[in-house]
Amino acid sequence: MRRPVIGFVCDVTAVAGHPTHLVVEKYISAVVAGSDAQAILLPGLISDIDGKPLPQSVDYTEILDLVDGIFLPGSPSNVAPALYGRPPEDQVLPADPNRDALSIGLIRAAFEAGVPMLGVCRGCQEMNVAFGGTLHPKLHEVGALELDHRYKKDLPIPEQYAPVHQVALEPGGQFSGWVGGDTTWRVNSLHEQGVDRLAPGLVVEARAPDGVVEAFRHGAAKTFTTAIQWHPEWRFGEDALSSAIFREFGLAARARMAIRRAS
Ligand SMILES: N[C@@H](CCC(=O)NCCCC(=O)O)C(=O)O
Repeated sequence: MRRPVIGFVCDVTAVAGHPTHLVVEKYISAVVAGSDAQAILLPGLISDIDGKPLPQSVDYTEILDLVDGIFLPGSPSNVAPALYGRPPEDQVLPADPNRDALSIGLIRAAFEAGVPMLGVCRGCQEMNVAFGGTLHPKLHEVGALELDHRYKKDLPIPEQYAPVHQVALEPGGQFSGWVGGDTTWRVNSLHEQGVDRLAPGLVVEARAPDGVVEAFRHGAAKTFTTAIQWHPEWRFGEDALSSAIFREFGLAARARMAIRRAS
């Protein structure tokens, strides 16, 4: 049986001095197994020899014609502040202009075309920015927030991705519905930036105890258009909400596949 094809937005980062397109494996394996899908990688914009993005026009339709869904993974890099109306000095390094140049336009085009989308961590932040929202460049410097959302770099990786705080799931929301009506969940947290102003049209699905938006969907989307600030891909099969997120994304992609193959 054919599986839907999910296009993964790549980071562009230096490996042994060369600009390299990459996606961390855990995202691919969660989508392949949890959404029952085939994965293809979508390069960010290509660079010149010094790693600067070359000016190019991107034909988003050409990309969207190849896929049944778009996945925007997490990354250590940060969205350029200019994309959400802040000065260049607010850039927290590392940056990834090649990824920004693909992802922001691709999110808007996928929304218009009704292509399912799932964003995680940086992908969540990109989706908020692409729809017109803003980010806190440094959440830990926002005075009123009681949580430190950053990860502890010195811990072994499994401990970095262990649940560390609760989120409140919106009563009556999709996430709550996927877990039998529960309205609290425990999640991991590995981010320095986060949603400041939520973009118009986005509907909150989960919030941290300090009020930070932890998950949303687009209320006017034709299909699954959802983003999560925590990392549901990490051992997704051990967590009912994470499993549901990948299952529902896969179902939406399968529905798109039926339309795409029929046309
Ligand atoms: N840089 C942003 C985004 C954080 C993020 O996506 N982290 C993922 C790290 C590695 C991974 O698990 O893929 C921020 O700090 O807010």
